[in-house]
Amino acid sequence: MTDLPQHDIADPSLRAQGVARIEWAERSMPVLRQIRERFAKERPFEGQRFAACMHMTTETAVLLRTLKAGGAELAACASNPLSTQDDTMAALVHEYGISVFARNGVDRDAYYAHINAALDIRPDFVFDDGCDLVNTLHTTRKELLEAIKAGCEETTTGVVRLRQMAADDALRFPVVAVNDTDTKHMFDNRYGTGQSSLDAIMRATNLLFAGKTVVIGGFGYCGKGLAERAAGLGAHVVVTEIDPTKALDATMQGYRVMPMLEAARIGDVFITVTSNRGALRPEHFEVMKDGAILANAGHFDIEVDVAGLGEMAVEKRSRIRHQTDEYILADGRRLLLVAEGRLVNLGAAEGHPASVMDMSFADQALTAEWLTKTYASLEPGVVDVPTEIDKHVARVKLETMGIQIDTLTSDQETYMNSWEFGS
Ligand SMILES: NC(=O)c1ccc[n+]([C@@H]2O[C@H](COP(=O)([O-])OP(=O)(O)OC[C@H]3O[C@@H](n4cnc5c(N)ncnc54)[C@H](O)[C@@H]3O)[C@@H](O)[C@H]2O)c1
Ligand SMILES: Nc1ncnc2c1ncn2[C@@H]1O[C@H](CSCC[C@H]([NH3+])C(=O)O)[C@@H](O)[C@H]1O
Repeated sequence: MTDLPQHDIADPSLRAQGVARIEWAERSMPVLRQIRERFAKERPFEGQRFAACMHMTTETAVLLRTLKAGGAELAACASNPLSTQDDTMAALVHEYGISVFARNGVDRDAYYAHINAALDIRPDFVFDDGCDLVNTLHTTRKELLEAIKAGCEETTTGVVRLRQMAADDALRFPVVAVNDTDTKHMFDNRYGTGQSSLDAIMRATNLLFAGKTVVIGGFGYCGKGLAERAAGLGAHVVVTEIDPTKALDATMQGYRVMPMLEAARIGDVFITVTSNRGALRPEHFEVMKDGAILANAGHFDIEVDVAGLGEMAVEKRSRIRHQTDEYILADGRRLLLVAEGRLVNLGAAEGHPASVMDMSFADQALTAEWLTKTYASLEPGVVDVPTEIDKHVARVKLETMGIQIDTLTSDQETYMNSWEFGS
């Protein structure tokens, strides 16, 4: 390709490897492939500029290619410094002509420089995963706000932040909570996080889960998926919560529930998915067993208080295994932190498998199309994905899996819509 798009990537020579990986992911993304074929004909995004801040993985590459096929002019950057796949970036720029600003392992300054570089496209629409791009727009790039028509948010953390912005009357354009669709959080958060986080911990530590005590901080969608998968591997699962209903649910599903301070004494592995800060902090590190493994699959590097752990440690041995750092405490106990306390599944493995991202990103692509038609009628704030999009994605996914379901008979439909019939 002669006219390369604007970019900042690590290594163009990785292009062929990146292409092979993207093609492999595409095989498991039939819903998104169908959407791309239609977009290529209908070109719903012609003349629109998109900035996307997401995990820069093969699955995201398939989404970006879908948006480009629809006519969008695109610039993309990473939503996490550790999740970028450098070979995939080489393919995006050098094979598919997409503007990308992302390198694996950048520091905080480079991370935000990349977000700013993507924003330089002066977007009409934005895609975010965790709200860092939207936050940047509302703080240091306010001059771009007026031109922005709408946005999409991928994850729970981002939706929580956006709702806080909306409550403070700070959010200046409509943002759709893609995370809140059933076809996203019931599958991506649950089965995706459950499988890929344990996969990452195994890759990093070579741990045998059977017989270990695994402590899951937070029993939401991600926590449920993690608990099920860890139990399936033969682990004893302990859950910590702050919500009584979620704690009751975990108890009735057969898990032990207790405060983190108690769990900290017995856990072999800790995984946080609370969307909160300090789920694991010095008072917990203080009582943990020698060799305890700490990982976060929730958001950012503050759910496990990494700074607090660093202050407590007398020595840090970096990368004693794949993406694993060892912190040695004054009494000689060693605590192992995977992926620097950032999202373990994306920092120490490849994130969710493509077949689950197929649904999340089909939701993104169809929501973007819907937004181009409806943005003018939406108020600034957090907006739901239309139910038809959610149901459509579920229906097509089932079809691609060769699974059929029943439909209501007309008699059943009448019954469901009536109130006269009793027992
Ligand atoms: N790793 C990934 O690929 C991935 C995928 C999806 C979501 N996420 C992230 O995972 C996090 C959780 O997402 P979710 O959809 O499960 O959210 P959720 O809201 O369904 O669940 C979070 C749970 O944590 C509990 N909680 C909050 N503070 C707590 C504390 N201090 N101790 C114990 N429990 C606490 C809440 O009561 C809630 O039940 C979010 O940050 C989200 O962005 C990550
Ligand atoms: N393979 C993948 N490719 C792209 N996105 C992914 C992949 N696996 C998981 N995700 C998304 O990552 C999101 C969590 S990101 C959490 C917020 C923040 N960006 C952070 O890095 O801390 C989930 O909602 C998933 O949809």
